[in-house]
Amino acid sequence: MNETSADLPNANVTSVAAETADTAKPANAKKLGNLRMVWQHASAYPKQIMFALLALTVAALATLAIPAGFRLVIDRGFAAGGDSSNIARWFEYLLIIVAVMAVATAFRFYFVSWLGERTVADIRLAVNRNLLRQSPAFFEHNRPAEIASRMTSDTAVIEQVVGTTVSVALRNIVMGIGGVVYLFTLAPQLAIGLLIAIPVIVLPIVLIGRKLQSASRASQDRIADVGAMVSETLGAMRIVQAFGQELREGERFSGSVEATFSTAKKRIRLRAFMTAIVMALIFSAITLLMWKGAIDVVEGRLTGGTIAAFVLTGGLVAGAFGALTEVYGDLVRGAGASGRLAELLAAEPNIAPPAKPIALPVPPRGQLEFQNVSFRYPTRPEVSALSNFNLKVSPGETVAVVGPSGAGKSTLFQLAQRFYDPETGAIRIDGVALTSADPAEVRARMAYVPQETVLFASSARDNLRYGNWLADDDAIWAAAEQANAANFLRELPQGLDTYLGEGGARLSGGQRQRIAIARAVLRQAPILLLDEATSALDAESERLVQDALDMLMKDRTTIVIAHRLATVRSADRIIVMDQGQIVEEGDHATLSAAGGLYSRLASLQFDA
Ligand SMILES: Nc1ncnc2c1ncn2[C@@H]1O[C@H](COP(=O)(O)OP(=O)(O)OP(=O)(O)O)[C@@H](O)[C@H]1O
Repeated sequence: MNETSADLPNANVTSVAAETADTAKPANAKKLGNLRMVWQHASAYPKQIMFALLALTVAALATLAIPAGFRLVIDRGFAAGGDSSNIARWFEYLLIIVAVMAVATAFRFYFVSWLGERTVADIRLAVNRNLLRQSPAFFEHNRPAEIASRMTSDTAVIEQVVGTTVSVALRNIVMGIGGVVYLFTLAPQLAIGLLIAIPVIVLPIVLIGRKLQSASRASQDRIADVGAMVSETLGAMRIVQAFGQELREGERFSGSVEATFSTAKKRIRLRAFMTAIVMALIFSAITLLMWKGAIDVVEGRLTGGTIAAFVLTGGLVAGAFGALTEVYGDLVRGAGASGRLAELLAAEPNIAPPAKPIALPVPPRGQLEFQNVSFRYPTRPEVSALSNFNLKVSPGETVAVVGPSGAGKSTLFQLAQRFYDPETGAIRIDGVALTSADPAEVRARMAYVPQETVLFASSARDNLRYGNWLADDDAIWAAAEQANAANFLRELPQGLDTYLGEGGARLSGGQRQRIAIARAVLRQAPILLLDEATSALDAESERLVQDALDMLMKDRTTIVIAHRLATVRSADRIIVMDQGQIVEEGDHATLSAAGGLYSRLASLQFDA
């Protein structure tokens, strides 16, 4: 009955919450409307839907024809007596039905599963396309880990709905109705008896089945607790032993294991009980029917073949009704999953190009201006990240930004790249307000070198040309040369094709920074946003990085969040920020002598 739920442990676990949330609301029926999104994607494949429906109907009818075949085999084959060629004819007939059923079932399985997988693939693609348009603020409200789980477990639930539930429903409706009609043609009185018996059998099974399902979930949750505890304790083994907490950890673990066992005991008790009930009900019903049927046969009202066909069909019909009772729950679960994905699909980015973007001047000058900018992060409205901030950076100028943690330095970069819009004031690039320009064009004018280089699990080449995907190998090598990265890149086992590992794990800190610099070189942007790394490098690596940065900053407008003495010394101007405002401004010598915030910060940060 429950064809795929056993194959989808993860989907089941995550959908528990979803289901309880769904069932908490009375509007389940309305919620089924959420499946519209799934239908919109599935209906793009009418040919496959047609084939699936055709195969499904043929398979269901062929399944029903098998009892009819048995009836003929018994009544005309065996009972007609003697002639073996006569028997063969009816068995051949039965084999043909079996073949049709097998082929049609295979086709049904193929097309229905194909539809399920294709629909889910399309939904994943559409969701991902929409996610890539969203600004960072979106991901502060919707945690990436949660989105990832929606992309996997919710889509798995939908895959089950399209690939299984709908097909189970249609197949069993066809079989149920066809079967009941056939039962009445075989033996109307027995058929009425069976129709009364089916709910009596199915109802307790459904009720106990529900209890069993929630017991299984509880069991799974306990198992997850055990897993979480093991990984927590083993991951912190040094702390556990250093504080002498082995005994207590052992007790805590045994408590969790025992809780798992007693939950499992409840489940298996229920299961044992259910097995007894199910067997007793089913076999008593069959026995009673056979009893009544046997009397009918003896008294000449029915043939032996009819009884055989009746019992077989009765089994199919009962199975069909049983399967249908699960369909609704699966649909509600699917609707919940679909609703959550539909939210991701419908999200509109809050940073979008204006209807008629103003083109940035060509050739670029590289001027950047913050005018009266005030800004608070949407998730932290109580803190002013920038307040009435004014800064004009001229083409080619290098401005070093220093300030205590939380002063708003990184926020400058976030706003310059238009990941957020300021509440008041304006930011202009070459005189054009960012809100009037196309964000893609704005970002193309900037190269950003973050404090922690983000490398992708991909080749060295792909990681480098992230700065400019069209760059050829010559350009990549030239950029690597300029970023002091060429030497170590040449020594990689497969050169630019070398896989850099998950997050670039195979490179040292200094090498990663130089890759980030090479990327910025390839970008050929007039404005450089540089967040200097704070992590200490050895002297040789430090010098290579510094030389590469000096080259990069030449001829570019640069705003650098400075952590190195060399950087502040060579900057044209230093601005000192505190609480979202500029509190001091000048060059290193003047600011050091002034004895303000800068001189305090400098003596802490730089003189070491
Ligand atoms: N994504 C965010 N969501 C909410 N608040 C944020 C976010 N990023 C920064 N803030 C807050 O905005 C203020 C300015 O932060 P910002 O990161 O610009 O400071 P910073 O000077 O770069 O600090 P650091 O040197 O520690 O990186 C801080 O109060 C910070 O807590």
